[in-house]
Amino acid sequence: MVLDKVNSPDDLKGLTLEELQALAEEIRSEIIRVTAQNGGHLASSLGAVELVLALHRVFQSPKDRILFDVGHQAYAHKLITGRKDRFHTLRQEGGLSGFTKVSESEHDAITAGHASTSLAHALGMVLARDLAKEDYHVVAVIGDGALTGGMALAALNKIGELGKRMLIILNDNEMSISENVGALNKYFKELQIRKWVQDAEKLGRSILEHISPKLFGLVDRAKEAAKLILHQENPFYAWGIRYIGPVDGHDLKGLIHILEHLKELDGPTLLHVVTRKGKGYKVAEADPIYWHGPSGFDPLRPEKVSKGYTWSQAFGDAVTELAYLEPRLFVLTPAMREGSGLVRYSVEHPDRYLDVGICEDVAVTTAAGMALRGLKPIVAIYSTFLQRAYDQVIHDVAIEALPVIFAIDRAGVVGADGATHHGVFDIAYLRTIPNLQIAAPKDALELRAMLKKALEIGGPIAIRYPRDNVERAPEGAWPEIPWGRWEVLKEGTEAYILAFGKTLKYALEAASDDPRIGVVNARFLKPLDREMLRALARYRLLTVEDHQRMGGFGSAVLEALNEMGLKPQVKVLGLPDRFLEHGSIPSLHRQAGIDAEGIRKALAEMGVPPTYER
Ligand SMILES: CC(=O)c1sc(CCOP(=O)(O)OP(=O)(O)O)c(C)[n+]1Cc1cnc(C)nc1N
Ligand SMILES: [Mg+2]
Repeated sequence: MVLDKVNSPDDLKGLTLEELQALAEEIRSEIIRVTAQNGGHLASSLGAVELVLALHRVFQSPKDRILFDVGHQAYAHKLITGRKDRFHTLRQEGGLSGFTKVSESEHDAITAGHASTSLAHALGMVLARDLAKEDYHVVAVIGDGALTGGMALAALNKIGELGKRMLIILNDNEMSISENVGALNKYFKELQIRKWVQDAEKLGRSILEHISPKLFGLVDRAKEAAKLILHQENPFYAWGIRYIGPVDGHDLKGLIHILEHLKELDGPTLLHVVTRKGKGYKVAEADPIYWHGPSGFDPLRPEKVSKGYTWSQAFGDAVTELAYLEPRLFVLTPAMREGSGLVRYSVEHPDRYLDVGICEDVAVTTAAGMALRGLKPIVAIYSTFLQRAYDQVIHDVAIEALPVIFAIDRAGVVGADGATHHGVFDIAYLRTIPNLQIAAPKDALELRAMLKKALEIGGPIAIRYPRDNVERAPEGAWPEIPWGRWEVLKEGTEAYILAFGKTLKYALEAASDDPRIGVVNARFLKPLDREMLRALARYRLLTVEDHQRMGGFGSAVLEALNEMGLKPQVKVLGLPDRFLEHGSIPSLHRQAGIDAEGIRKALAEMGVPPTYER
């Protein structure tokens, strides 16, 4: 196997083109094999294999810095940068991260996971390089989806103005997770179609065979002039960035050729590379949406597996039905249609659905604009990605207490995607915002009740629910919910566990049939149910949450008790003050001590040991 000979990117330099092509196929097989076992970002990584090999052939990592935006398409990069022997541990506890990670390898230029960060990172690196008068290349690989993010577009603006030497590779497969959106995306399609651009490209490249880099600049300038004359308003030119492309992102020879020349050029250059998401694996090419992130499959007979009915689907079903009852309802997603359970909704209510692209800030403020003009927008968004729109929640929604609902999915630990994706800060970052209410339903029925009530009462409301399966609620069921009131699920004589969302299951398991332990569904996190809290203050209280301990629900309970002048014994269980890595959700919960075992242990420490220890 050629891969046996590759232990670092330097080993690519000595390979023939045929060996590189064989290596690409070996890498594809390895990516399929391991993703089939562990799950992961299959289609994105398959589509980037030739690009990764060409980059590492032409540039000298780690001296040259190669950045991967989102970092989910970098499995080939991991395999050829000394991690092939650990690749089978991908996304597993203690194993390789599913994204690039600075602490994992000197070849990983950035720690990624959230989109659109690579260009600002690259800008910072070239400024540092030039200030230190060092000499190395900075190359940022960014997908067409990630380029819809405001951070990326704003960084382009600055990059073009400063004119520092860097190479941007636009990896255009016309896909985000769903089909990509936006005017730039339409324009890229046009560019790809405009045959004459490719013919000109072929002509340009055939000349490249013989000319020196200097002349390449001439050809490049001639092309630029031609485009300007033909009024080819290429936005990158407006941004002051040299645009080259589109070129075939699976043509190893062509890629190596053009990268060899581009690395000689000064100033910022963007190479537009066209790739096929899922390349080399028929099912993934045919359906890059499902095979963007499969959770595991039989590599020989790849079939879609159902993950069971999820909270995301429960949300999608509820809003799809609600939209028939409330004509002002409008749902927005920042490029997460499938992940947020909105496929059905987008089909049944296309005129009241909007995918803004990977720009959570735009999603929130667009919703604010809608609310100001009489609509009732719901922003469907992962907890971790809502972090990108914190100011927009405060500045554009909460100050005027606009009727925007935040349906916060993946609230809590999410598992194999790890630290960049756990949704474990939202209670802390939201509960300090005046006018904003926060709720957490215990099941799909309560989710429906909360959504319907939230639409009726208006005002900014966040409803958070975990990455998990949930029992389906009956269609058309809209139970009443006493807004702001907690629910006693089990009476106790000595202690009460205050829990919500996922930890409610653990609390009920820990309390089991012990008459001393009560359990409360603390489903309203802001405002808290102070009346019930006051009534429970004569018991020992244990709060438990799938969220950072600091600043979360437990902190809110302590603050409320303090304000009410009540001093019961209180213990707060939550996630520790460190980033939880990737791993299985139950294992991460066990490590954090918020599962049933951890609750029993905490109760014992509070003087209420399990009965068998009496
Ligand atoms: C992994 C993950 O969370 C991905 S991968 C992805 C699509 C990226 O499309 P791109 O065209 O850049 O790459 P491609 O897959 O090669 O086509 C999204 C939206 N997400 C979720 C997401 C949402 N929002 C933000 C800020 N970051 C991320 N990572
Ligand atoms: Mg893409």
